[in-house]
Amino acid sequence: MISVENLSKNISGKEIIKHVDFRLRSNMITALLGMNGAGKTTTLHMLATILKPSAGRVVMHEAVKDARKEIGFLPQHPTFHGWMSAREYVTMAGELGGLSRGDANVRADEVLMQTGLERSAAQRISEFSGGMKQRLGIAQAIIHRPKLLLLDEPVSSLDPQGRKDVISLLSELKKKTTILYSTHILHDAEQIADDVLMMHKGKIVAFERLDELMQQSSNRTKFTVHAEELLDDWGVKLQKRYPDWTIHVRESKADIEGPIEGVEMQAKVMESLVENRVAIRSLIAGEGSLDELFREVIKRV
Ligand SMILES: Nc1ncnc2c1ncn2[C@@H]1O[C@H](COP(=O)(O)OP(=O)(O)OP(=O)(O)O)[C@@H](O)[C@H]1O
Repeated sequence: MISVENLSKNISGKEIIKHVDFRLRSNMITALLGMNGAGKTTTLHMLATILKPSAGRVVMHEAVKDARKEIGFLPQHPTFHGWMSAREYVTMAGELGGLSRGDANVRADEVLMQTGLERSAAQRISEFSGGMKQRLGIAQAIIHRPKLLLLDEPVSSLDPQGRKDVISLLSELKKKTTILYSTHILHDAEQIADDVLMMHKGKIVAFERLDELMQQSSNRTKFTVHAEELLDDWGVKLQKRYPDWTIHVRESKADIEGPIEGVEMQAKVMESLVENRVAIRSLIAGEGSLDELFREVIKRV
């Protein structure tokens, strides 16, 4: 439904987005993952037509008169008119998105219900909590029934229940909408995303179907040890002899990871740890998480 072709963005002489290519599958949810500063917001802004690409293009495959009316966008930090009520605000957003006044009024009640704000419809936005504002931001993004929904960190300021509500709302919306959303909360992405797009330093470093990506993670073995117990050159020697294995130190722990196949190899790593008097704190074989996979991909680039 939407293709992004060779998209680049330069700001103040710096290449922020570097030749990005991807395609969003219709009625699917794509999670856009990346560390702070990876380029997620800049990419979403170009898709939302807020920012002009320096090179490349975004192609909508269906003939649309005004792309902006087909797109719903939730910014990372939405701003609201605090003196307006929630209903007034979303109705205004609906009219800006091309709805008639009558349709916008009807839709306003529907989207306030969908986002769990029906009881606060008449309340001033200035009295809303952060979580309520986030829901209102989603309501304004979907009121005009967009074909493409772009959400920049829609769950980051929500409590666990709020996150759950938004996740189930997105699953409902995808029946009629193609969704691209950025997030740092990989556990949620693992629950609902169909496709995963990973960005790092302005480039796409992975773009895959989630189920295929998770298949790769089920082929891993991971030993976790206390980092201070590892001798300085142990990791260097291991990686020299077995390049498929990696060591990731995170604070006081170290994860030693490699492919699951090859029982012999697992035994050798284990033997070597025991010989060096390193206690194994945990061993996971055969199941990983998106979080681990993400770290793995970032480490490789
Ligand atoms: N207007 C700007 N002027 C200069 N640099 C910018 C501008 N906008 C973005 N950048 C830089 O571009 C890079 C990508 O920023 P972007 O906001 O797209 O990242 P992000 O992945 O959304 O990060 P976060 O997760 O922190 O929101 C960063 O290094 C940022 O400092």
